[in-house]
Amino acid sequence: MNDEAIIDVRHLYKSFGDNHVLRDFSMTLAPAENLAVLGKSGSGKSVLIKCIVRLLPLDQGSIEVLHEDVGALDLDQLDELRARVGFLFQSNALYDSMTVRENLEFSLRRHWNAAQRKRGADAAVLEALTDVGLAHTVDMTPAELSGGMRKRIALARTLILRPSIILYDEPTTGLDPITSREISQLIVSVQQKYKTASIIISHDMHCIDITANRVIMLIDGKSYANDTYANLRKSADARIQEFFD
Ligand SMILES: Nc1ncnc2c1ncn2[C@@H]1O[C@H](COP(=O)(O)OP(=O)(O)OP(=O)(O)O)[C@@H](O)[C@H]1O
Repeated sequence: MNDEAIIDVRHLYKSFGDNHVLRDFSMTLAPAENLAVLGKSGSGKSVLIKCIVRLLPLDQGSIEVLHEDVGALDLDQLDELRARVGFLFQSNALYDSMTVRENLEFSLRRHWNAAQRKRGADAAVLEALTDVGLAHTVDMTPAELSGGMRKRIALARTLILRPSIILYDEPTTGLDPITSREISQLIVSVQQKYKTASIIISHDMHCIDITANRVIMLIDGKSYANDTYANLRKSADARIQEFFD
């Protein structure tokens, strides 16, 4: 195992019946690194991040997250680990019937006890909203906000738990180019302020260019290429160039 890595995926296999999605996939994530995983639709990007937080069981191989063997944890240990790994869903998964404040407090309710919440919830909500530039929306509901704002609120709800790792599932899908760029820049600010490590799964090349320190190309269930965006862009390999065309 790689001692430095805070995520270490080794020889991962995952199939659904005859659909062999991940076939000997390996990758590592270093502390404070933004890693993009790029792949075509259906290549297995979401399956990979679900295996990382054990929302899906793996068939073969091993995954260590924050130096814990994910497959060996009991449910309480898994819950503790998941509190340290923020997950930004493509759908945002916000509750429209609750205000922005309540959405963020809901996140705290699962992981902070009553005394901690009494002492620190208001300040934590405000700081997380300030980080995403939306402190003024605290008493609004997500339904009143634009797509880009909802994405920021979802990120604030992840940030409030101060995760060591954030998994971003297609963070710019469905957003216009200007809003996509703002979200990409926000991902970089979060990395810089909190020194979080992130996996960003995407096929938005602009987002990857802005956010990623390194890119893994997931092709045929494997890590086909692993390099910086700039180097991949210069590659003569036709399967890599396809993504830039
Ligand atoms: N729970 C599941 N049961 C059966 N098949 C699944 C399940 N989850 C994913 N798959 C299959 O695994 C393959 C990879 O899906 P995945 O969602 O990881 O793709 P993706 O790379 O994230 O695609 P997209 O960019 O479109 O989101 C697809 O063929 C999908 O149908």
